[in-house]
Amino acid sequence: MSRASSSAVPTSTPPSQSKKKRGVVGAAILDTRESRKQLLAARRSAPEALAGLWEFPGGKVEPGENAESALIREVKEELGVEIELGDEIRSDHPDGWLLANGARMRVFEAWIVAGETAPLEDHDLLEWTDVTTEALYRLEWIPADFPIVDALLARFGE
Ligand SMILES: Nc1nc2c([nH]c(=O)n2[C@H]2C[C@H](O)[C@@H](COP(=O)(O)OP(=O)(O)OP(=O)(O)O)O2)c(=O)[nH]1
Repeated sequence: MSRASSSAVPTSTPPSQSKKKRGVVGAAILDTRESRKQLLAARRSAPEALAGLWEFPGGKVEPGENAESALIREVKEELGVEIELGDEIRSDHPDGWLLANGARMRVFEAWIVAGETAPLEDHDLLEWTDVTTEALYRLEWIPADFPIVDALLARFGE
């Protein structure tokens, strides 16, 4: 009786699986380091599926960047301001909050240290919003952002 040959073991992961999703970073921009009563929400203008929804300004971490430098760069590009970062708003996963496409987003507290905000890229409206359930839930956030909004309310809300 011949022994069945063992089935072939794949030696490499298919490209679709080996390509690690780029991390996303978002800024919870608060009015000041001391008061933390207001949050700067940004309304997306693109892509079509996300246009009109509110989010934390930010974007994808580029190769060679760390999360913090990527976030400072993204906010400068999108809003035209320099920010300083505070604590991370942590999820229960080290790579951050789960987004709809399976990527994860790390979110940091931030404050503006120079410049005036303007919706330069990716947004058509910026709004300072009270950090209260009533005010934050009035905005239609990207669905994946609601747990982050809740974490902010638990941290800074009334
Ligand atoms: N910036 C940001 N992105 C979010 C949030 N919530 C959420 O699901 N996302 C998703 C939307 C996008 O699929 C992805 C971030 O992509 P992006 O389009 O902002 O990144 P980017 O500026 O680097 O753009 P690009 O390189 O793709 O052109 O994460 C959020 O609060 N802020």
